[in-house]
Amino acid sequence: MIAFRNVTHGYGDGPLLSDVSLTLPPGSFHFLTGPSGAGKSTFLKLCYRELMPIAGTVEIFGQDVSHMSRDAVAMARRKIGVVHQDCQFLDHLPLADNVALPLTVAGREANPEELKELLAWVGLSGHARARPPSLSGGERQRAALARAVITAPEMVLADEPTGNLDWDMSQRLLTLLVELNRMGKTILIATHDMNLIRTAKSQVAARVLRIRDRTVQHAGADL
Ligand SMILES: Nc1ncnc2c1ncn2[C@@H]1O[C@H](COP(=O)(O)OP(=O)(O)OP(=O)(O)O)[C@@H](O)[C@H]1O
Repeated sequence: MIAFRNVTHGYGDGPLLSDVSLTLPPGSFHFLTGPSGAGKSTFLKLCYRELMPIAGTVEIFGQDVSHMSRDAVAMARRKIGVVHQDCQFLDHLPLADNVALPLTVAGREANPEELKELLAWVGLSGHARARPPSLSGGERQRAALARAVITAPEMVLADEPTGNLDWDMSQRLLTLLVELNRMGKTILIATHDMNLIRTAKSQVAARVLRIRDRTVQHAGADL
């Protein structure tokens, strides 16, 4: 589904990630960990072609990102739902409209029943008309997850989705991501939270990628 071959990326001061080769197969569940500033967000951005490799090849759904037409990029992005670190919303719009936004911008209309079901799935049925500023951190993260999956993507990338959440809320969010994986979606979560990783490993066959020495490797059992 996503394949990195000898990928290098950096922002000017030498490479941040160097010679990264790995694959994320369809239906897999991966965590990406590493110290702050190691390049976790950068790796995620390479996965959804927000960034392009300086050297090497990134393939998304079998296509080399360096040779994709604008239409092909749009199509590939529709198959990838992203939960961003800062989960921004349009504050003047009700939550339900915010969640439906990826469909709206694609010129499609949300099916009201499906939208209702999606909000219920993330536990936000009672907040459909609420404005984003009135939501708690955990509610915002769950809304961001609902927004990321409204287009029925094949893959979900989440950047520190539990960063500011308490343990109960982190587990709740993890449960939703595990459910998505059981439905067949490929999941990649960047996180510092080792407890979250340990908890996930008891629920799902999660693998851990670690950024170390500018490259991304599979971590062993020494978490
Ligand atoms: N657009 C950019 N221009 C220049 N430098 C950047 C840019 N984006 C990221 N960086 C730098 O690249 C490094 C890696 O950033 P990145 O956000 O990928 O790390 P991270 O592992 O996700 O960090 P954190 O865990 O703190 O979120 C940091 O030093 C950051 O300042």
